[in-house]
Amino acid sequence: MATATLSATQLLPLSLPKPSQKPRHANFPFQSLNPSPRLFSSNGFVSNCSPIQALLNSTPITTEAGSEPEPFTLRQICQSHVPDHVLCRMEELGFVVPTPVQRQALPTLFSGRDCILHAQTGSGKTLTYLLLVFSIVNARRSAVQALIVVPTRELGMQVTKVARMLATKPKEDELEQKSCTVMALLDGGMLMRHKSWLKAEPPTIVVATIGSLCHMLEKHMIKLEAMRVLVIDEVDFMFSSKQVSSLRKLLTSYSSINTRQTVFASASIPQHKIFLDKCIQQKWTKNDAIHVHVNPVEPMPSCLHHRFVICLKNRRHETLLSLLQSDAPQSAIVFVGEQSEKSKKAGNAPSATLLINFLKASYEGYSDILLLEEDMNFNSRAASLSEVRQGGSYLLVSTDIAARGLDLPETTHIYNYDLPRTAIDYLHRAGRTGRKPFSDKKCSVTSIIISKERFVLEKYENELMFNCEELIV
Ligand SMILES: Nc1ncnc2c1ncn2[C@@H]1O[C@H](COP(=O)(O)OP(=O)(O)OP(=O)(O)O)[C@@H](O)[C@H]1O
Repeated sequence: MATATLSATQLLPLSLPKPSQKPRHANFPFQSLNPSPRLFSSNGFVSNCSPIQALLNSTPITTEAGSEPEPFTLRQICQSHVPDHVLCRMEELGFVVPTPVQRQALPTLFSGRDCILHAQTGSGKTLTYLLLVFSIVNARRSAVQALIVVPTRELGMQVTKVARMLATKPKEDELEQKSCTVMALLDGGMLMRHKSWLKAEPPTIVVATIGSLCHMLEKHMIKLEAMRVLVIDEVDFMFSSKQVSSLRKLLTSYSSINTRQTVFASASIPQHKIFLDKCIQQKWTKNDAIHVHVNPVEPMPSCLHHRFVICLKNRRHETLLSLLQSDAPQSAIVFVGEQSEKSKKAGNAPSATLLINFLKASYEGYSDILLLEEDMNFNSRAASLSEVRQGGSYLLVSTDIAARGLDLPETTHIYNYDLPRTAIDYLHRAGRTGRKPFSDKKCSVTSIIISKERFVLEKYENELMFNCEELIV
C-alpha cells in the first residue's frame, strides 16, 4: 500500500530537541519532500485588488539563474485555482502572505490529492481548506458541493463566518454571477428554517456538526451526491467522540471517495502514520492520500512562554487572583475542568461558576468576566462569545469547549486553573493564544497545580517538547 507523508517524524531520534534548542531544519520535511510548486505564468502576478497586493506584485523576485521563482504570496499560489473575487476578498481581509501550512499544503491540495493537514494551532489551517473549497465549488450549480464537519457549534460559526466573508462578491459582480452560499447546520440551530432553505435551493457549502448533519441525512433533507470536497476539522477529536459511528458512516456510506476530495485537519494527530494507513484501508481516502506535517519538531507555537505555580488545593482562587493582578492581561482565558457527574448529582455548583463569582467579587481588572461551558444553552454561549469578540479586553472562564479551534487572536494569556487531562488537551488550550501567524509577541500559558501534579505537567513537557518555568507567587 503506497502511503506518503510530508514529514520526517519517523526519522527523528527518540529524544527530540526542545524548542529552546532551536531545531536546525525545522522546515526540512517540506523542503525535501514537497517540490517547489510551479504555478507561475508570464502574466501571473497581475492584480487590481489591494494596494498591498500591488506593492507585492511590483517587487522583483530574485532567483538563481535558471531556477523558477518561489511563490511568495497567497495569490501566486492560488491564482490558477481560486476565483479572482475570492482572492480579492482574501487580500482585503489581510491574508496576503502564506503561512507555512498554506505554502506547504495548497499546491498538494490543488493537485487533487486527499490530505491530512497536520499543523500547529493558529497556523491557518482554516483558510487552507477554505481556499481548496473555493477552488472546487461552482456557484452556478444549485447543490451542496462542499461539506465541512466541525466538533462544536462555536467552531462551526467561526468557520462559516470566514467562508461567508471570502464568498462575498461586490454587488456589481453579483448581478453577473451569484456568490456561493454557505449554510451553518449546527447543533442548537434552527433546523426547520434550514429544511425550507435546503428544499428551496441547496447551499453550495455546508458547515455542520455531525449530529445536525446526520439528522438531516436521515430525514433525506440534504443530499450529498454532488459533494466534491469533504473536510473533517479537528479530526482526532471527532474520532474520539461519541459520534464516531456517524462519522464513519458519512465517510463511507453517505458519500464516496471516488467523487470527492477528502481533507482531515488538526494540530494533533496521534499515531498519524497508522491513521493515514487506516484512512486508505477503510476507504475514507484514496490510495495516494498524503500527510502534510508542518514543523513536526515543534508541536506548539514558539512564542508561548509556559509557566507553573504550585499552591495548596484550597488556595487556587487566591493564586489565580495574584497571577491576574501581576500579569494584568488585556485578554485572557481561564480553563477549568468539567464538573464530574458525581459532583452534579451531589448538587454542587460547577467550579467555573464558583470561580466566576469569586473573580467578580475580588478582581477589578475587567468590566466583563464571561463564562462558556457545555451546560449553558446555545444562546448564552453565543452571547458570551460575541461579547468576547467585540471587546478589546476580556476574561473568559471556560471549560474545554473553548479549547478546540476557537480563534480569539487578541488572547495573550492562558491560565489552566485545572490541569488539562492529557498532553493533547494542554496543546489545544495553550493554542488559544499565539494566534497571529506573523507575530512573535510572547504569550503565556500558566498552570496552577498542587505539588502532586508536578509529575503530570512534566509528562506533558516531555510529550510536547516544551519547558515550563516555575513561578513563585
Ligand atoms: N495568511 C495569513 N495571514 C495572516 N493571518 C492569517 C493567515 N492565515 C490565517 N491567518 C489568521 O491566523 C489565525 C489562526 O488561523 P486558524 O484559525 O485557521 O488556525 P488553525 O490552524 O485552524 O488553528 P487551530 O488548530 O487552533 O484550529 C486566524 O486569526 C486567521 O485569521
